[in-house]
Amino acid sequence: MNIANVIVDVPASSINQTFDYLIPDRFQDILTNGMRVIVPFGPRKVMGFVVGKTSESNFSKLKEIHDVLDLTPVLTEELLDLGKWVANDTISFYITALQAMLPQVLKAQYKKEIVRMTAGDLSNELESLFAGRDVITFEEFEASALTYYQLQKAIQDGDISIEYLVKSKITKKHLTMIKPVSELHLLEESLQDLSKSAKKQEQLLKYFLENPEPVEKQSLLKKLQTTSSTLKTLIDKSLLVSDKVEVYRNPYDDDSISRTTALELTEQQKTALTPIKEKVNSEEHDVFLLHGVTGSGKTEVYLQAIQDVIRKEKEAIVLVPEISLTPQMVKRFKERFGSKVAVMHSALSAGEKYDEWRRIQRKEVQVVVGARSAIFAPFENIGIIIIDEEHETTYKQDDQPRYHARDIAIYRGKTHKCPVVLGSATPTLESYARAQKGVYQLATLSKRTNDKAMPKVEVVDMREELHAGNRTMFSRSLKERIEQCIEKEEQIVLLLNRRGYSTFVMCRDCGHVKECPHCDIALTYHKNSNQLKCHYCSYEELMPKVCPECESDLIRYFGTGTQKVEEALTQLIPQAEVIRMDVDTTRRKGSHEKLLNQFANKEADILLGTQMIAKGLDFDNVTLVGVLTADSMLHLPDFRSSEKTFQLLTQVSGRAGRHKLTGEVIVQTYTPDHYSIELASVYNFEDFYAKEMNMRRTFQYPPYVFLVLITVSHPNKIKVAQTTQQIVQLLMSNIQKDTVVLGPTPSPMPRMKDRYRYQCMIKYRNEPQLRVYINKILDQFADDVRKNDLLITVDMQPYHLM
Ligand SMILES: Nc1ncnc2c1ncn2[C@@H]1O[C@H](COP(=O)(O)OP(=O)(O)OP(=O)(O)O)[C@@H](O)[C@H]1O
Ligand SMILES: [Zn+2]
Ligand SMILES: [Zn+2]
Repeated sequence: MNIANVIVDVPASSINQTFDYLIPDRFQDILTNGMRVIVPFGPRKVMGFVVGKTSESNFSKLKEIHDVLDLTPVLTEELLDLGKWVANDTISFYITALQAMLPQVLKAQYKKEIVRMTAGDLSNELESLFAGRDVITFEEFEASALTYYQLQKAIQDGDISIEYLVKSKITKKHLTMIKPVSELHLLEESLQDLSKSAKKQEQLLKYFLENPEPVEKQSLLKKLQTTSSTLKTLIDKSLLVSDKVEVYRNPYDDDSISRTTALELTEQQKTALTPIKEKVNSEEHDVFLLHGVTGSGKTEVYLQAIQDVIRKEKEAIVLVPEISLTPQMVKRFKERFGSKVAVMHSALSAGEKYDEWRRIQRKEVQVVVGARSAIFAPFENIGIIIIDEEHETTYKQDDQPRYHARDIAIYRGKTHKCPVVLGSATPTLESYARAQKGVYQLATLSKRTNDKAMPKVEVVDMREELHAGNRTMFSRSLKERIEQCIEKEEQIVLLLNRRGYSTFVMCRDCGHVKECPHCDIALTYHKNSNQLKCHYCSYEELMPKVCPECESDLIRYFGTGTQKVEEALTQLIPQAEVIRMDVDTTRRKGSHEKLLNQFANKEADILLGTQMIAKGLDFDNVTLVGVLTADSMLHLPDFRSSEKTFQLLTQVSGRAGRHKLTGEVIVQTYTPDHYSIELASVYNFEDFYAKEMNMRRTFQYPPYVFLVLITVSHPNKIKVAQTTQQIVQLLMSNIQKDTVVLGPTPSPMPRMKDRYRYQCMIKYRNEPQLRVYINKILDQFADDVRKNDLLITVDMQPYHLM
């Protein structure tokens, strides 16, 4: 087995082909599947992953592996297999799928150093290589006569350690710990031996007689006001021991977190938890959809299911959407499971992410709470996978590999024979339909744990406000309620429901929105051409001068920023203290958490923000939730716009009255009778589901069909249009009768960074060979892609239809 199959980091090369390399003798003993290697590729040296070993190759004159980057594999066999599946399922490069599973640090530029961990105990060869130093470069080792095997052994014995320096930033931290020799009476005896002049040494030894625990060197020196050389004398006399230990940057201060224990469950929680626990204990795979209204105690169900998993010495993955949910969720998991919890999300620094990942890899934790990519946590004995707020679109990755974390969860759940729990107050239609069919097990929590009714929702018709002469963006009712709240020192959450790039056109008099006659999708306004276009089927018409329904000339396109709202708000209600939370105010690391803490500490009356404030937050003093423009999401050029509106309204309403105080919600809208607004205001998920499923059936959208979005981009508009047309034709000649190809049509974002963008969409029910056709088509354009700057992206089951 002296040949390695390597997947190289050259995504442009033929899709999932491995390359064969000779394994030099010095790597024979250590090279394992899942390790990263450096290999020659053409004139360059590139990184790659070893995915197999063989003794024969179809190629002669193989090149040798140049270097091995890991001493233990960074990817398990399971993850290597999973990567293959992801690549195939999402039509991505295998290498890209593998890299998606690793923290950034392991993909970046690196430099290695060897660090000495103990004072004695090195082999003679190593001793002479270090020559009295603490750190040597990896190149020095390679130039020496030492073998990799010797190196690895020394690492395993804890004598040395390898540090990866990333762009000259150290990713690991070592602390020197000082501890007494094990027999303390020896210390006592040696106190008498010390010469009178050795006062400082005596002080040190006395300290350890009282505090025998290891202590970090610098803090010890500081505490005792003594010097390194005094310490060294005692170490040289073998009375004290100095050890280097690797410490992790801990983004959360575990010591300051108070611990909680399991709560007495409500009857509904018990009923939901029991079958999940059964699967955990019988080690069987199943998927549960936990449909629980906001504040119904879903998190407590997760926590207690995980308790069982930990008891069985297995591991748990908990996914939470980026990032707003993270601080409060993480806190609840840390409070329950303490240092057994690792956290992975985008607000951590690269070094912190790497540290958390290492804790998982070394099995030092049993629970990971993280965003989408945490689904690839290198656990090997998973007992449960939980996806909280399963309806969130952040679980779908927008770049290659365009995977959905739910699909990965279910795939890994099958491999590990463990249950997968999808939780939400507003499940996706896809998941709920599967639960209806019995593919998933449905568990329902219909009541809040405090037994309080859901907050009452008042829907305000903004057309009437306009007719009554109120031209501001705050209805009279909302203004009044905000003022009352501030008076009572209660708090308010205000949601400006604004999303995205496109604008829809609406009549401010009658609320009429122009939709595509063929697609049931709001038309998008294009300023340059003064046209309205459908981004599904390319229907277009001129922007009307008056409303086609009521002939009012107040027909306008929509879109307002949070900053503008904040200004208007403080003008209208000058006494209001406002915290604004949007992409601008939360860009800096930790700012998100800081703003939420300020609000929790009642430093402001109003939390004003975009979508990011709608979910998961749990503040006891919030009694009023206001939604400024419930419509803006309703008219996105997206077949999910009604679903998203329903979800958002339900989620944000759930922020009010979660504890002792009773809550209230005011929803402002120009279309008060739209079913998603009407049904969200009475918390009627079942009717919404039925109604929306009907629409989906009529217009043939998921879950009735599957979608594929193919987007083509290039600086030349004609080339883009032609290529997309060719793709459509190629698809048409291959597909089944009931499969539909829509387009070519300009993308909702028709031009981006000087590139024109066209798209086509496939709607299919059963198309077993579809991936094969698509790959063939991609192959046909491969030359054009490589040489002529053409870009073709394929998104299977797309979420963002841009
Ligand atoms: N069995 C219980 N007894 C008492 N309190 C509980 C119980 N279960 C949960 N709670 C409390 O009820 C509140 C709401 O629970 P939790 O946040 O878990 O609900 P949720 O369903 O996850 O809500 P959301 O979907 O709105 O985030 C929390 O403060 C939680 O501590
Ligand atoms: Zn009108
Ligand atoms: Zn259309």
